[in-house]
Amino acid sequence: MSLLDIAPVIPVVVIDDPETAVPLARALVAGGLPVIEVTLRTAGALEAVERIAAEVPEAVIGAGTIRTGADVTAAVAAGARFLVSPGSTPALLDAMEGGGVPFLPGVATASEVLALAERGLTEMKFFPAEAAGGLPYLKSLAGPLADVRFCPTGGIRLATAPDYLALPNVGCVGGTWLTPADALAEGDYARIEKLASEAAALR
Ligand SMILES: O=C(O)C(=O)C[C@H](O)[C@H](O)COP(=O)(O)O
Repeated sequence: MSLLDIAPVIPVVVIDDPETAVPLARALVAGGLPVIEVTLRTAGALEAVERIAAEVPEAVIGAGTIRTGADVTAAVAAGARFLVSPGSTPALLDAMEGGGVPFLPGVATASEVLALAERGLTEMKFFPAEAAGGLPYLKSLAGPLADVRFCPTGGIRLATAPDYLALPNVGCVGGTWLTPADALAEGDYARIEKLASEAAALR
């Protein structure tokens, strides 16, 4: 099954303390969102991926903020089952293609979509979704590029997610709203599970 079809929302998670990774992942899975993207933006991110991969087998754990070939290697070694990048360059695409796991390369323009389609790729992250044109932009792409599907991410929240999910070229959306920093700091996993279950009910 495609990454885009497992759940309506991919939580994008910034983990500072790897100790929080496992309970956080369990809360998201319990709420109905098994596909989880841990951004490689923090020192503890790779350890967080490793722990979730080892201890929460029900989660489909992936790594985001993939920017280099070294990131690909490190993320896959840590146990990432998919990769997400904020944008795409030929070198990064080569590296992700060599990673051996599914990946969602970031795009924000029709030319970038075409460059990926030339490589046979038809599933991508649309980033930064709201800032790059949001719903009207994605609707416009659906005309000439109807065979490409997106996971829009960037500025999307619970209230705006349904309009994105209603588009024929959107498989799922990504966002950080499921894991607020204060809930993580307080260890309020019940709140995270509730946010996840609201999002899981969107489809
Ligand atoms: O680091 C990355 O490569 C990313 O994944 C960027 C995230 O997709 C956005 O930061 C989403 O954040 P929100 O707009 O708060 O939902």
